[in-house]
Order: sequence, then structure tokens, then C-alpha cells
Amino acid sequence: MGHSAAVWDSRLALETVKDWNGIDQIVLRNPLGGSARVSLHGGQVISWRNERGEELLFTSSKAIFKPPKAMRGGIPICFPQFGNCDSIEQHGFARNKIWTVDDDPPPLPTNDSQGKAYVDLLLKPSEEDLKVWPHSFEFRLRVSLGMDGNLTLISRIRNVNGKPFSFSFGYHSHLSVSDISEVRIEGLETMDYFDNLSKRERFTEQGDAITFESEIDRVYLGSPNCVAVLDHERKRTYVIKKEGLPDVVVWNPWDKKSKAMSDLGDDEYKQMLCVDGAAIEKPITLKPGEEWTGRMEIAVVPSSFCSEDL
Ligand SMILES: O=P(O)(O)OC[C@H]1O[C@@H](O)[C@H](O)[C@@H](O)[C@@H]1O
Repeated sequence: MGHSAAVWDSRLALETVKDWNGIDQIVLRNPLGGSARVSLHGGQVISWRNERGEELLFTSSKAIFKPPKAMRGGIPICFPQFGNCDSIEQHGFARNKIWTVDDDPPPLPTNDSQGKAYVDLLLKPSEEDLKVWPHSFEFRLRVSLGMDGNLTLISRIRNVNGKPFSFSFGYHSHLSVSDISEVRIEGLETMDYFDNLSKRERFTEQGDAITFESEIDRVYLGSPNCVAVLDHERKRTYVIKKEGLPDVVVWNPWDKKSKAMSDLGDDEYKQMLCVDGAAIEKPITLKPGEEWTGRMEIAVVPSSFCSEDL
């Protein structure tokens, strides 16, 4: 506070605190009072607040945050696979690893973080990781919080292996919603999707918008780069923009499944909606020395926002 945008120093907008397991969390702040918190456990964004201090990401009241389990909530990073189709653990190991702060990352191609508070994290495979997925990689994650309160995640994955490798990826974003029954997603109309509840059978979305009356667990394929989640009760719309991430995961466990989940409180499924920028249908293949970038930016705008503005 008290700093004008022109003199605000983004380096002063960082604070490192320890969680209850002694693992560092980086807190990003913008001059208007918005904040984001990133844990070195998983490189997971675990909190994102607007200038009024309202939490924008869901966190379970039963969240366990103890390696090797990722916390239920926030934005876990799913890599090197999304789902559980391989011998690797569900949604990959990256969300269960301890990342390091990268003090000297290679510059990003565009000046993406000007005027933002940001932190760069790095994950390299351990001996244990190489046993389950024998590929050397460097995974750089930049998390930034803009003056406008927008949250941006940029992942850069480089092949430092002697051979090509392939992976799938997702930002498993747990958005905080007033009541899942009152929420709609726009921007995925007419898209094809895999339905994880029907053995990944392929369907085409028929509705004008996605609404929720039971469990939904889908991967929308080759979707537009902008999707909106409208929460009428909270008068809030999340606008998710993505680059390098062709797919969108939509997941809400609904009542029965959430009751079977040990890390989700009763009825908390109502306050949670996962809408993820992802690359799943066509795995990303990197030759030695190649790098891939996947960027997702989430903005929150008043509900008067019209999806035709997308
Ligand atoms: O419990 P996890 O590993 O975080 O996964 C949450 C959900 O993620 C979804 O994307 C999967 O399709 C679901 O099947 C899964 O339950």
C-alpha cells in the first residue's frame, strides 16, 4: 500500500513462510491487496485472493498437506501424466515432489511478467523418479500475480535426455464456487470430449453451457483458448485463458464420490469445481534439447461479463 504502480517494486512483493511441515511457501502480493501463495510441495498454488481478501481457489477442510500426498485444492501440477493410464502414480509425480526456487531462470521469450509479482520454481527428476519415468527433464514454473489480480502459471519443460520423451499435463485448478448447482461453464459448446465416467468414450457437447446435476469428469478436446465459469450467486466469473494447452478438464465429484474421498469434507463438492488447462489427448513429444511451454491465466471479472466477450 502507498506505492504507486510506477514505483512498486515486484521484488519486495515476495515473502517466504514455512508451512506446518517446514516446507517453504512463497507469498506473492500486489499493491491493491491481492495475494497468491505457492508451496514448494508440488509447486502448487494453494491460495489466491482478490483485493478484498476473498479466496478464489477451493481448499478442502480435510486437506492433508504431507508428502507424498498432494493437497486437495489449489492448483496441483499434473506431470508427466494426467490421469492414471501408466505405471506412474495418478496425475504424475510432480505434484508430490519438493520443488526448489529457481533464482536464475532462463528468460521467458516474451516479457510476460512486467509489473507482476512472481516466483520461479524448478523441478528436476530424482533417482526415484527416473526409476518410474526414465527421462531427464527440467521443469520450470513461473507463478505470477498481476496488478489486476490475475493469476498466471507458465510451465516450461525441457528435454535434457538423450532420447525423445512424451508426456501429458494439466493445471488441476480447483476453483471456489458458491454452489456447483448454480454454476455454468461457457466456451466449450459443440466441443468433443472424453467422458471418464464412460470409459473415455467420445461425445459431443450438445448444451449451450455446461451445468451440473451429477458427477462430471470430462476432457474437452481441442477447445478454444478461453473458457468462462459463471457463478451467479457470487456475481463472479472466472475467465481462463490458455496457450499450448489444447484440452480442458471439467471435474466435480458430486455427492457419492466425494463422500468416498478421505480428503474432502461432507458437502464440500458443492463449493469446488475443477476446470483445467491441459494437454492430454495428444501427448507432447520433446526431442533432446527441445522445450515446451504451457501458459494459463485466470482472471476474475464481475458476472455482468458476457461470454460473447471471450
Ligand atoms: O484425487 P486426485 O488424484 O487429485 O484426482 C482427482 C480427480 O481428477 C480428475 O481429473 C480425474 O478424472 C478423477 O478421476 C479424479 O478423481
